Amino acid sequence: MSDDPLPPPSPNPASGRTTAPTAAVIPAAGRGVRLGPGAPKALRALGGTPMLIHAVRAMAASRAVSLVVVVAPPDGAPEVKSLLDAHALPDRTDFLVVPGGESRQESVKLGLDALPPGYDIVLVHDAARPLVPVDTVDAVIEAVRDGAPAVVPALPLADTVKQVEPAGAPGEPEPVVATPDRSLLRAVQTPQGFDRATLVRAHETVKDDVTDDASMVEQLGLTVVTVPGHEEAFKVTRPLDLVLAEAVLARRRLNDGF
Ligand SMILES: Nc1ccn([C@@H]2O[C@H](COP(=O)(O)OP(=O)(O)OP(=O)(O)O)[C@@H](O)[C@H]2O)c(=O)n1
Ligand SMILES: C[C@](O)(CO)[C@H](O)COP(=O)(O)O
Repeated sequence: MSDDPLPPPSPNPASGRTTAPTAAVIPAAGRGVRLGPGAPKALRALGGTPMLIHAVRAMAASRAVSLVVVVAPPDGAPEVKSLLDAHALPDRTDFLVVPGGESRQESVKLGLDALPPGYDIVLVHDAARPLVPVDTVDAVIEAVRDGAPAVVPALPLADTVKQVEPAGAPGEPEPVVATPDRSLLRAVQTPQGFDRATLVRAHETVKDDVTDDASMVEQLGLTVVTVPGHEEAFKVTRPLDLVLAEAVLARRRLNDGF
């Protein structure tokens, strides 16, 4: 990885590139408090390789993605640069590393600010979703290319959901106030895909703390559309998720014969 500024992308349809160069921003600056004590979550091992490297490879697996911007833990950019240098990544993809912020939203904004001109489609992908299949990534990009300003991969819910009155104190029972119609609800994943100008405007306009980028676009009054998500795009949040991720990876390695 060089520290030289990147030139704008040169679209080359003959090489499989699209006419709308696409970049992926990977927020990886979280601590991973819910996963428990240890290194920042994105740097923890999954199948012997940092989770972040899996997420970077998942983005770079799409032939449409020509730049990946990794948003590192605030004081971890040198370590992340070394990790990218130490792991095999596709030559056709460029990489940038920038330090992140206090919240996911701030980290994504810092990644967006670092994007060179010329990338018209931007994916935002959690480092904490290391196993998203390339078909899901490509489906998101395709929907943005087809004209949607914002696209999210989404899955139906397996559980019934209750709206509650928050407990007054930890451990107190929470009265249920409603049971939303589950058939109208979706659990959304990443990568979320955007027309770049829309995402930049959303981050400049919306100041509320939100948990995903698409909801900022919703606040602009624009329509966000879904594409089918994938069970293996789950987020590694709690310790059991890491057990599942190891199992999915082991099954993939068995199926791939290595
Ligand atoms: N200040 C932050 C907080 C989160 N993230 C990133 O946003 C993604 C989704 O966040 P989450 O799974 O909640 O990660 P953490 O914030 O690390 O988890 P926790 O809330 O358990 O601490 C992760 O890839 C995480 O690294 C980030 O870049 N900057
Ligand atoms: C962006 C996201 O992964 C979509 O499901 C999710 O909102 C991130 O939430 P977190 O609380 O920051 O993990």
